[in-house]
Amino acid sequence: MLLEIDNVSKRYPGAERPVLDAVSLALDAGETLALTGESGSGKSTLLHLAGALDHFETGEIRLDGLAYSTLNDAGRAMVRRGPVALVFQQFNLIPSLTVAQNLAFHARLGGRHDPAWVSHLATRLGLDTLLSRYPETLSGGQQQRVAIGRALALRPRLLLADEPTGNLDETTGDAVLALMLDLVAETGAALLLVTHSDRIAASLGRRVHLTNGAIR
Ligand SMILES: Nc1ncnc2c1ncn2[C@@H]1O[C@H](COP(=O)(O)OP(=O)(O)OP(=O)(O)O)[C@@H](O)[C@H]1O
Repeated sequence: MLLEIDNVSKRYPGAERPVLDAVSLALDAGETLALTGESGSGKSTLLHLAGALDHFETGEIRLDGLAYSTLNDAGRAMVRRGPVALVFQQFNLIPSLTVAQNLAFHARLGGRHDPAWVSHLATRLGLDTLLSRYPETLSGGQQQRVAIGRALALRPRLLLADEPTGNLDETTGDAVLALMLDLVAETGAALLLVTHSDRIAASLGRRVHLTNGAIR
């Protein structure tokens, strides 16, 4: 099993109820899973925990057997520069860097920049003619394609995507999602994707639904 979320609970400081209540979820290498649920049900929180971006109180999360509870801040940062990559609804590109520099940014930080692979990703994502442009000059769909390329530049084992097409119109969003699913299949990565859309959820291999912080 690639990702194992085992009985994880989390409560934000000062909150009355836990935001996640004994959640268990497992994802195999190469699997694609949609995480749905009402607004506030805890989807983003669970995705952030899977990306080692935040702490949980009880339970355990393992990625390829590596237990997150044993990691310090440096260890969690290593997870995010290696086996796990994230794509957000807000594209989060670095405004002062060109498309080419944004694509290579995380791979360079991780010390594993592979120019041939990044060039292949740029071509697959239709970014070849945009490489010297800056993010503010790109459309939303173009920006999200750069963000997907940047995430995949490190060949992650697990791609985490939080409403990745939430800021795009339906046609653009569908095209971006199709590209992301193609590239995930090509790289053999697993995908955990948060969405409000039943239609998008149906295009992934499996689906789980969160209700008030629990999978019921
Ligand atoms: N940093 C935080 N501190 C305190 N409470 C938080 C924090 N982040 C989220 N919450 C609360 O936790 C609950 C779940 O939030 P979360 O963002 O995980 O839900 P979600 O299912 O992703 O919602 P949406 O679909 O609206 O994005 C909400 O009640 C939210 O207010």
